[in-house]
Parts: sequence; structure tokens; C-alpha cells
Amino acid sequence: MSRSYWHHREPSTLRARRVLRPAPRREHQPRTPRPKGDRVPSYLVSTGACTIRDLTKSYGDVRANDGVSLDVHRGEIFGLLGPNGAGKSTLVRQLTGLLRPDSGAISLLGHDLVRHPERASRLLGYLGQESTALDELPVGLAAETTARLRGLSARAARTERDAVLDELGLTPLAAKPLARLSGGQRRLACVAAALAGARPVLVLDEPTTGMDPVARRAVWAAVDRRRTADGVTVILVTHNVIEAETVLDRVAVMDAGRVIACDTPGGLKARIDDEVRVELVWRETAPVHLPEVAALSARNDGAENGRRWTLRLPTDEARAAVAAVTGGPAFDALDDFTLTTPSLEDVYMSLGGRGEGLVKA
Ligand SMILES: Nc1ncnc2c1ncn2[C@@H]1O[C@H](COP(=O)(O)OP(=O)(O)OP(=O)(O)O)[C@@H](O)[C@H]1O
Repeated sequence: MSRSYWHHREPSTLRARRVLRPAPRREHQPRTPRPKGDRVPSYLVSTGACTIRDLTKSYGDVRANDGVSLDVHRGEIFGLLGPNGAGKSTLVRQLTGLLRPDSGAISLLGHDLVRHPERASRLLGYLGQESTALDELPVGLAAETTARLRGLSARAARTERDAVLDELGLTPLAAKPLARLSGGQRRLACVAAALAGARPVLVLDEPTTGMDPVARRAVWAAVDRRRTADGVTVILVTHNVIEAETVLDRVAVMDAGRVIACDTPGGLKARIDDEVRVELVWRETAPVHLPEVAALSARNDGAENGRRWTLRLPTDEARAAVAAVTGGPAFDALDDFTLTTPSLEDVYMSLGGRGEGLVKA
């Protein structure tokens, strides 16, 4: 038998002292439970929060995850960005122990989650895409119950409930069942429940879907506070490139079940920093009978007969394109144009992504 931390017997004097004077409770600190029993394979031993190697999951012919490998560092906000169907939720469902991989390895804070998926619930707080389980509960009780389930005393859970509701601006809705809230309010209440009770890792699958800007800002501030104050690691699924650029420390770009790039948002954008995005909005259809417009048509990411054209061009070509459409007869057909520096969506496109489903709002 291995001499693990948990199997080590305490000297009897130490045990007696603890009975007389219990150790102070540290319920608000995210704790890192130690691995029990089996050791993780040596290739998964890492000082990071989460190590994923060659993860594969298929549904029939669909390879939802196709050899995914990632390293998430402790205390970072790590994002999974990709369009609908890229495999992001499949990946986090395996990470949360809800779905068994076909092959591959996952280590979370030193625990082998493929062999012991049941340990995930002790290590992380998870907000899935659908949270109907809480629908009948009032907002306050949903947060309090989650905190209790995560081991807080009744009193500490009530304190935690009040704090998280206040933090997210939900106090006036505390007594309302989730089923009677608007979509954005319900999502916010689910975030409150996911944050209640400390966990060293948070896995949030599109947490801000349907929320207004005020609620979104409250969520990001609450997440960032936990990272900064408690060193919580956050794994965040999004297909919103603007949120990804403003919130994430590092991001894995996913497409068709694979990770096609992983870096900081700035590092990813630097790969294409000689490019500029040109958006042309035509009054009706584009005047492709004009040679200067026809020449640009081949570089358009959108439909030729659509009103909105998007072109990703080297800086000098972008300048020439704008001069061509604003300096000649094409100008009469032009409603608007913009020149912008590249976004993560441009990175995604330049990496060969299919460009469907990324959100820019
Ligand atoms: N339970 C399932 N049964 C069959 N196919 C599934 C199932 N879950 C996911 N898939 C398929 O696996 C692929 C990846 O789906 P997944 O939900 O992981 O993508 P996603 O990146 O999270 O998309 P979204 O942004 O829409 O949530 C898709 O082609 C999807 O249709």
C-alpha cells in the first residue's frame, strides 16, 4: 500500500488536542483536495491546474473531440473558443466527469479524472449550457443549496448566498423561482449558484448567454475577483470573440473537434498583425460590373451578392482597396465602410476555421 497523506496515522496526542480545540474553519478558501489512492500516470504529473492529452470522443461518425491536448495553468482564465459544433462542450463535459472519453487522459489538480470521474465534483464548480435542475428553486435557495452541497455550514451558506447575490445584483430577485425569471436573469442566477461555495476550479460553459451588458460585466468582475483573491482557475467556453479578447488570459481555438491554436489573445492576433479587416456595406447589391469591385470580390469572405463584404488584406492592399471604392464610381453604391485591426475571428479564419457561429457582440 502506498504511504499517502490520507493513510498516514496521526499521533494520539495530536488527535486529542484537536478534539479539545477544533481547527478553525476555512470555508471560503478554495481548497485543493489531495489525490487519494491511485497515483496519476507520470506523464500527467504537472504543476498546472489541468492537463489533457490526446482526448478523443466520437458520437457515431462525428469526432466531437479528435486528439485534444491542452495545459491549463493554475490561476488563469483559460478559454475554449470555437463555432457551434467545434467540440467545446464535449471537452468540458469530459473534464467535469459527466462524459467518458473514448481514449486519452485528463488530470485535474493531480487527479486522474478518466479513472476517477466522480472526483470532479469535489474539485470544480460547473455551469453547463442547460441548468434546468434549479428551475423550481428561488434564486437565493439555489445559491444556498449549492453552497451547502459544497460542504459549507448552514450559517456560512447563508452568508455566501447573500454575498454572491449582492455581487451579481440579484438580491431583489432572491425570492423568485428561476422558472419565473427572464432568460438573462435565469442565466445570472445559475452563475450565482455555480460560484456559491469555494472551488479551486470553475468550468463555465457560455455563462453570459442572453445577458445584458450590465449583467455580463458583473459576471466577469465576479470571476476575476475569485481568480485574483483566491487563485481560482477558470475554464471558460465561449464563441464570443469580443469577450474572449477582453476576459481571457489564454485561449485554445477549436474547430471540428481539434485545437487549431493556443496562445494569449494578443499572441494569436500578432500572427496576423500585418492584416487589416475591410468591411464594405453596399446600398443594394455590390456593383461587380465595375472592374475595381470585381477585383475585390475574390477576397470577400461573405457572399458576392450580399450587402456586407468582409475582406482581410495586408495593410497596403487594404489602403488601395478603400481608395478604389471611394475614389471612383463604386462610391455611389457604397453605404458604409470600416477598416479595423484583426480580431480573434480573423485569427480563426486565417487558421482555416469555417467562420460560422463566432459572435462579435
Ligand atoms: N449527445 C450527442 N449525440 C450525438 N452527437 C453529439 C452529441 N453531443 C454533441 N454531439 C456532436 O458533437 C459535435 C460537437 O458538439 P459540442 O456540443 O461539443 O460542440 P460545441 O463546440 O460545444 O458547440 P456549441 O457552441 O453549439 O455549444 C457536434 O457535431 C455535435 O452535433
